[in-house]
Amino acid sequence: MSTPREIIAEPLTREAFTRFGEVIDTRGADAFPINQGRTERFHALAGVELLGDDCRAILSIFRGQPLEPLQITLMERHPLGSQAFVPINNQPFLAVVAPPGDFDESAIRVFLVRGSQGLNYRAGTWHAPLLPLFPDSDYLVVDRQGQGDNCDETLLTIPVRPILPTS
Ligand SMILES: NC(=O)N[C@@H](O)C(=O)O
Ligand code: NI
Repeated sequence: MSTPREIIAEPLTREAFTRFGEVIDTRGADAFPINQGRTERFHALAGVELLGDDCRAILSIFRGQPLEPLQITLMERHPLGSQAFVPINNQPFLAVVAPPGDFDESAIRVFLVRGSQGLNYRAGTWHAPLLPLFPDSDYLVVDRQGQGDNCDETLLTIPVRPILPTS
């Protein structure tokens, strides 16, 4: 197998992630008061995409384990719907992504998603399956259930080794 390509994880920001989807984070988001002022609504941080017929949005919980060794050899995309991951027990994870469309291995980027952040992969965004950094990491997942093939996979010609920032 080829020598892995090391990619340093970037902080997840709305600006940096915009080609791949949306960031679900109260930081930097507008809110308005509801429930007689007892609640702040951080409204519409992301949208659920559902393409094709006979489908619905579903909510699941993924309990993930770290990939060891941390080396990416496969990526996937969901052409018929978005897929959101929101930490339930504040556990960070990695988002290894490439833009929608024909898979461009050279365009792979790695983001470090803090435990206080979630994300929503746009329909068609290439990503590695869930990559928690700690055992028994739970995530609320919002994605599509329905007809049609909603998971394309591709193997990398050169494995990617995400590098966590030192600071
Ligand atoms: N297979 C599945 O439901 N999960 C993947 O899509 C993933 O991105 O983790
Ligand atoms: Ni997925």
